[in-house]
Amino acid sequence: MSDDSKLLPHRTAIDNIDNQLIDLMNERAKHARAIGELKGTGVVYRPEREAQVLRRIKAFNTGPLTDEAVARLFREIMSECLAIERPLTIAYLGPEGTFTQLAAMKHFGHAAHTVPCLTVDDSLRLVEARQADYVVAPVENSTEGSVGRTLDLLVNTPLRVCGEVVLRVHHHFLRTQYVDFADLDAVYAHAQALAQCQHWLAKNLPDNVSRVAVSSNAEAAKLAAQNPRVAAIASQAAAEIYALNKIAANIEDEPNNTTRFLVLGHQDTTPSGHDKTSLIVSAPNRSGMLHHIIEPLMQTGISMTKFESRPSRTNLWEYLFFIDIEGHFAEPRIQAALDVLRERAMFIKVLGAYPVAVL
Ligand SMILES: C=C(O[C@@H]1C=C(C(=O)O)C=C[C@H]1O)C(=O)O
Repeated sequence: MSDDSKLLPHRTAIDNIDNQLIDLMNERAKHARAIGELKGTGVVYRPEREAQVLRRIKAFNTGPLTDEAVARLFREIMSECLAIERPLTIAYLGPEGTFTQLAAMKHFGHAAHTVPCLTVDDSLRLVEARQADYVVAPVENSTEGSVGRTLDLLVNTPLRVCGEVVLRVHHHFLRTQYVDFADLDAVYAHAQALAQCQHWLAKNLPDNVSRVAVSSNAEAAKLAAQNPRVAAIASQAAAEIYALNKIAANIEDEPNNTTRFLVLGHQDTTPSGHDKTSLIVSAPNRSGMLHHIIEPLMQTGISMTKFESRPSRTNLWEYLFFIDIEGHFAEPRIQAALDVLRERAMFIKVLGAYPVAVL
């Protein structure tokens, strides 16, 4: 028996299974369409249900495919099921190839339409003006901390947070030519990426090469593609889109460099069973104030997953606390804690509750 003829029975089995998979996926799509019709003009995308589907599938999986692999596959199946009704439009900080676009596709799947915007401000505005359905915005990085501009925008936006995306971020050193530092004038990147790679840059970059912060890493890649004397720090996706050579790979200082993004839209999300609530609390910068604010959360045993303070841009010596807690604001224990907090704080804004990232 030749090697190829030994493969034949397996290939025949795979062809049969693929046919069944197509029939079953279409059967699934018909149910999703029926649900879409029942929703009528209401919101079709339901983040809590999608998170439950992905969690159930991971728990059901017995391998050999990994739980992450089946979740990724079902992420795409759900994305296509939703798109036969109407593909979602997602605003993001462009141009094409930014980590924000990768985060948008990780969260919504590839059937969603992603719309590049010049700034994070513009991406929120597009959804506020109902010209896009959702926006994905970077909020914090494991190496560099919070993205200040996004936090500032959260204070005033009427949009509701309805999801989070966690993305491992690998940076690459890219150029048009396949030489490292000869004839190099500058390296362009987003300020966060320059900071996330500062040790690598200090060790490898000649002193005469300037570091220039631009609006995004993909913008840096776009500029480097037009100028052989410029290098960029950007993603694999940007390297491919702008046809740049990878001079050095994975140059981030922290091997676990991860960015967290928020998803915002016009809807509130119902509890999924494993949720977070994000809020902003404002208080004067007085001694004991921090304890006063945190106490109602601690007393009810609510865990905080983020606590970040930022000076208020409007009132001197007033601080804004950006707090993420475990649980959904609809739960009675969280409502009780928020009621106490409302009495103590000058201002409190619940940004939304959403499923903890599954992918
Ligand atoms: C089918 C539904 O609509 C959408 C599609 C889903 C799916 O394909 O499983 C899940 C949630 C919604 O985003 C639903 O709400 O159940």
